[in-house]
Amino acid sequence: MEPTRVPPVEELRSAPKVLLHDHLDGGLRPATIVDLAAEAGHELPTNDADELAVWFAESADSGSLVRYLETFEHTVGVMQSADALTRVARECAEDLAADGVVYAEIRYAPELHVQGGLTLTEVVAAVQEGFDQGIEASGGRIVVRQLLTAMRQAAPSLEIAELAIAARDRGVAGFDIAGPEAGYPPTRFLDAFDYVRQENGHATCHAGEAFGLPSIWEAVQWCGADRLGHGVRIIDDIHVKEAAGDGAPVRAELGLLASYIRDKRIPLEMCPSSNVQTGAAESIATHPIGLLTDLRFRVTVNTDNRLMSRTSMTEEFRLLCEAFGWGLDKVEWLTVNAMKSAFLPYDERYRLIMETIKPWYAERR
Ligand SMILES: O=c1[nH]cnc2c1ncn2[C@H]1C[C@H](O)[C@@H](CO)O1
Ligand SMILES: [Zn+2]
Repeated sequence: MEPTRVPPVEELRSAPKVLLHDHLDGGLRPATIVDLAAEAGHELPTNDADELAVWFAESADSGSLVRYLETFEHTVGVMQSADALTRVARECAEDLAADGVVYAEIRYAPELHVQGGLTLTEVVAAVQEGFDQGIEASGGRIVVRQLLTAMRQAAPSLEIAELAIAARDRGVAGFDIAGPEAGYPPTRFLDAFDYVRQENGHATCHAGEAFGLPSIWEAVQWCGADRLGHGVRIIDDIHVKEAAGDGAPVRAELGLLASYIRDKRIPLEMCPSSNVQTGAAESIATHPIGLLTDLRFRVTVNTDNRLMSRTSMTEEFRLLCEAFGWGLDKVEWLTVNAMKSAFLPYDERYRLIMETIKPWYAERR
């Protein structure tokens, strides 16, 4: 068998990619933070954009989700006006389009952006204005939707779920919970997940990142989450019997929860670089995404926080292709997986797969 060709980075950049898990407040341009902080009178660790980029990456490289989350003080702190939110959202859409992303769901917690007097509804509108501008500036090469996140350690999760449903015609595709996972199990937010589902809405849930199987089980079996944010710890329910080798597939025994998730094709929003920073995985080369892909779970590749991880979709795929010897065929599989898992109506997902994604990869085969 010929060895797989690891795609050059420029090819990975031009490849159509789909991003389901990316935080608006985790993807600001460092220079924009410096500008916005000066306008808002927010004190930063440094006012030099290059030094600030290093500060975020090094501080987030903590081995702990809780300490990783502390760095958001300096992004959320400068996103408290409509103009700031619009600018950040516009640049987000532009940066993703330039990276070859054709569809993105961008999440953030509206409740964190009301310190300057905006209402929750005004926050959502300001972000949407920025996405609309960014999409236009990118010549319509990208489709973007919002996901509204409720913070686990705060109270108003039902209010955020109601906001997500109320704004479904104004660019919002779904609901999520984020923040520290240990001590805040998904069932604390059951009323919010129930509400979203009863309104025929969509929800994802950060689970299986800093806490293990019970969190994933609650997210899926109690809260009915359509997708899992990270979900890496599902690995705890999988026992490898024989590693893959010489063309033979991996042999593994799946527990009941892992089987359920694979059988039901529940998408895993995997974020390799972020997991290495928070200690959820030891390295890219040993990241469970390799095994889960071999076992054909519905795996997707994501950035989580481009600023804190100094990454992009191109970079995540470059790291994975190098670590696992993956070629464009795997990039296509993971991209189609993601597009199938999007919170977009079926006909729109189908069109993006058939008209934008598949033709590009077919041309290079
Ligand atoms: O990976 C994560 N796990 C849990 N919470 C996270 C992660 N990345 C970002 N957040 C938090 C910090 C942000 O302020 C919030 C909303 O985007 O979500
Ligand atoms: Zn996340």
